[in-house]
Amino acid sequence: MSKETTELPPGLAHDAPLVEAASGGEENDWIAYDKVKQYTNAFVIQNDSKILLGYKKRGFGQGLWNGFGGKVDPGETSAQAAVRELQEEAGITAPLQLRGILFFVLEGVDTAFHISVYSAYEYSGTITETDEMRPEWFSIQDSLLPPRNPLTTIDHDAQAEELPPIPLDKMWADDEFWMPLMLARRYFVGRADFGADNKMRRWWFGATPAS
Ligand SMILES: Nc1nc2c([nH]c(=O)n2[C@H]2C[C@H](O)[C@@H](COP(=O)(O)OP(=O)(O)OP(=O)(O)O)O2)c(=O)[nH]1
Repeated sequence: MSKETTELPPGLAHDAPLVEAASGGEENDWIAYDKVKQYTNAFVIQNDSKILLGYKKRGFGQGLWNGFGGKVDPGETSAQAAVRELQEEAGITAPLQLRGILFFVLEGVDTAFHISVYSAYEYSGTITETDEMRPEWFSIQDSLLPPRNPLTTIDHDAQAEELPPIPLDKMWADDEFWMPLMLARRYFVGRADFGADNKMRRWWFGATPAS
């Protein structure tokens, strides 16, 4: 029986019980923070078989693969920021929907990151490399997808199978915990605290029950 909880780590809120999906790290307290900055992160997924990621060429998270996103500007909603950042960083427009919230605290940094995660299953425009991101498609490995009903016919995307799998070892360490929840289209929330060595110190991820 999965564990349902309404008690979430500080910084997270949700109005219904969530099922714990992953938790771990040291038992000590969550790291304290003073301020919270709003960010977005957006993913384009096709046929449940491939996902568009961008290689971060500069700045925070340089050298890692990620969705497309950045800071929410003053006067902007996070949904508007997500659409703008996807356009600025990948050159495309997509009907993004909110899929989850991530909260990160870094040891020695007094501003916490609140990230609204969006995804879309279609897009328009031409995927374009920018100064900040190099976009590429990756195939979604079965291990990240919910178990399939063997009686359902799968619309295999032969082209996606030729792509490299999602490079979790070259992404933020927390991504492996919530990526399967996003791919299963479950609403998720999660928090991860990172030490000064950039390793995850404590984490908790939860989601709406699997349907
Ligand atoms: N997947 C993932 N993304 C993360 C983590 N931590 C973290 O900040 N991000 C995302 C949120 C943002 O999409 C991105 C950081 O934004 P950015 O580096 O582009 O922001 P920026 O300050 O340059 O802002 P901007 O100029 O693009 O507006 O990284 C994490 O642990 N996992």
